Amino acid sequence: MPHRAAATASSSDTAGASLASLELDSAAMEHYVQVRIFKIIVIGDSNVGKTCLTFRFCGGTFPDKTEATIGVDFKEKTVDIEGEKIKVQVWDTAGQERFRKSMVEHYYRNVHAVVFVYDVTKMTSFINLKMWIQECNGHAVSPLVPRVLVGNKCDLRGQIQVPSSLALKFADAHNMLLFETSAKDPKESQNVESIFMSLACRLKAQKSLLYRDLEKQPGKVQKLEFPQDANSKTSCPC
Ligand SMILES: Nc1nc2c(ncn2[C@@H]2O[C@H](COP(=O)(O)OP(=O)(O)OP(=O)(O)O)[C@@H](O)[C@H]2O)c(=O)[nH]1
Ligand SMILES: [Mg+2]
Repeated sequence: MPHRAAATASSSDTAGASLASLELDSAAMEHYVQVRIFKIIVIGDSNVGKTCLTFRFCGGTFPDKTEATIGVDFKEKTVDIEGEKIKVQVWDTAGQERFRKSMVEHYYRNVHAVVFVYDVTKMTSFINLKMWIQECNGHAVSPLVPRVLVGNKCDLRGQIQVPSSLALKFADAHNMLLFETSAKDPKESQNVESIFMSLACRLKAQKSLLYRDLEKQPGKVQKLEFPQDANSKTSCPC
């Protein structure tokens, strides 16, 4: 602890100076201990609840009022996975074409995971998922980048248009996990948490494997990028 070292540095000037430098070094090390950042993008039609889901995960609440996202909103949450602190950086994207077109390249650059969202009370938002997946594939996002499907607004029970069976079939066909949930219903908050945590767990596991692969080929460390070049498929350890 740097503060404790500084408090005992009174016996001589030299000792004081070296302890002060130790304190500085420790502080610098503490500052530079790397926290891994996982970039997760949230994609889907306008009004499906991307901003509300992001809010629920990062802030723990449902926003009273939202406006259409322009470009992108960033939110971060630091999570603990098996003792490692990981920063989950959520990119809440705009669903409206006019608010997103200049940003699309940025959304997909170095993305680690993708959350596709539809509104369970709006069939068109489910049908449009094909288009969102095409856009994602069109930006050279590796098939190894984990993707999940989220049906939001499940609290609106009487208005459901997209049956779970249909969504499940679609999710299976695209190799995605399906979460049906509600950003609004506080009882669902654990489920919203699971969406992002399941991705973070998978990413952590993937990266651990990558490190192991790299140890076997030390010369290639600099050239590989995560996760586009990862060559091992893994499952969530949680
Ligand atoms: N009933 C209900 N309403 C929700 C839920 N999630 C979001 N909404 C409402 O749906 C509307 C749109 O939510 P947003 O989160 O702003 O939608 P968005 O997908 O971010 O829209 P864009 O930013 O335009 O792409 C708002 O009126 C929210 O209050 C939910 O789980 N249940
Ligand atoms: Mg939004």
